[in-house]
Amino acid sequence: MTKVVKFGGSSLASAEQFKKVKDIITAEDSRRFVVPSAPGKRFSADTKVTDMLYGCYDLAAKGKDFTKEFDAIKERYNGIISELGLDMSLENEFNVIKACFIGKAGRDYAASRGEFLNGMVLANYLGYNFIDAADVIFFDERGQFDAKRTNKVLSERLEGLDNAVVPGFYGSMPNDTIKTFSRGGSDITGSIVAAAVNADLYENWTDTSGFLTTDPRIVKDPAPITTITYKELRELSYMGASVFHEDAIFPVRKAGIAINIKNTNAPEAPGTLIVESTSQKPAYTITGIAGKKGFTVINIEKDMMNAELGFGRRVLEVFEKNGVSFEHMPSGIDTMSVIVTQEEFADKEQEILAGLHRNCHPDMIEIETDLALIAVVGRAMKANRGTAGRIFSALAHSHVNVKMIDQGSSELNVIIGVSESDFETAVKSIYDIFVETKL
Ligand SMILES: Nc1ncnc2c1ncn2[C@@H]1O[C@H](COP(=O)(O)OP(=O)(O)O)[C@@H](O)[C@H]1O
Ligand SMILES: N[C@@H](CC(=O)OP(=O)(O)O)C(=O)O
Repeated sequence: MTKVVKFGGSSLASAEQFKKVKDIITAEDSRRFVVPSAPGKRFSADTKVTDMLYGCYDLAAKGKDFTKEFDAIKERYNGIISELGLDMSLENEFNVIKACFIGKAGRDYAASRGEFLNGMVLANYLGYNFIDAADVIFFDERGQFDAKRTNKVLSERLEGLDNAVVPGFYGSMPNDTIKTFSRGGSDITGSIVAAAVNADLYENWTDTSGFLTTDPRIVKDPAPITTITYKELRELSYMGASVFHEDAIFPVRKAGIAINIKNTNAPEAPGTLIVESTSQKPAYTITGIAGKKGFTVINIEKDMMNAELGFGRRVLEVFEKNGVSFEHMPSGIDTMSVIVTQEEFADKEQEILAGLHRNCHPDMIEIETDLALIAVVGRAMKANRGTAGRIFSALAHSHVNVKMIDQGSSELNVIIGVSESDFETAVKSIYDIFVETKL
């Protein structure tokens, strides 16, 4: 039996957390391959080491002094090393990193050092082999993850080893520079390692007892989800359930490896099992609710739009040419709405509007900002009549105005757009009707 165990930043934020991690790993011989994140927050107002590194890099890139900020990072690691009583020093690594910051080795290099250093500390503490992710995780020239090369090199490298610590979040480019995945990307590394060693299970250890029905920062103590399918999880994590990176299911899914999300602070709790399919009925009509703020809707109106061949294509072409991807595109007969992230759209707003006028000659274009999207996800929704009705009556009772609705044809999810100011109320009221009231 082989398990790959990934520990998030919250699980490795302090020496106290390291001790819990060691207890978990040594409790089972199967926990042979370990993927750590950088030290995360020890308390809610704390700063993650990854963010401290970004801060240092920004100062270094402007040619400003970053000694104080860098010393604070050194202190995080030195504190953990001394409290654990380890016989090791990271002084050499700190000097190399500092020199590379001044030499401007790149923002991704800077961010990746959090996992690199934490991996060294954890390997020393566990007595495990340390493998630098730069030697085994690869990206191609376009910066896309190179699954084929990675899988070959990584599986060969790990094959003869009893154990190893492989830091999460980064790998290397063909020119040997460091590249990271997007934020939260250690989950992806864990999944890649699990696929490479053909693990029996990928355990992802965090600070909640599994994947919860909704964000615990919005609803207090939401019910945990016992079993969830890859598809449901992807919808929820893409839509903001940050506990598991939305791209991390792909490597394990291909290899048919289940994922178990577990709590480092409550290891006895069963957590959430993520599987391809299950006959297990979810506890409620819905499996989960997730959501994100920061969207913009571009409403386009044109008489007889429905009869104009290629209109939709011409609209989307404008977004594509400006490098802005669209999230959703609900449409009426003579209207079409394109929903994009505010962040991406803001930089290209004028170019896109001009492009739409030129390419599509609309009667009217209207822009609405500060929209939040909420995804209500569940494999049981298809078989239950009136799910949408219940969602909308819950929202109406809470005086939330629904601005947009989009239901995928698979009936696995309903996406609802509301004003950002209504976001938390909307999530709470949907949670209440399905989970508290069990309607
Ligand atoms: N549906 C959800 N279930 C569990 N946690 C969630 C959910 N949605 C958002 N979260 C947040 O995700 C956090 C865990 O993710 P993260 O901070 O990245 O953990 P880690 O440091 O272990 O990688 C939780 O503490 C919680 O605040
Ligand atoms: N440390 C990186 C990568 C990561 O996955 O972290 P965590 O497991 O703490 O979410 C980040 O903060 O984005």
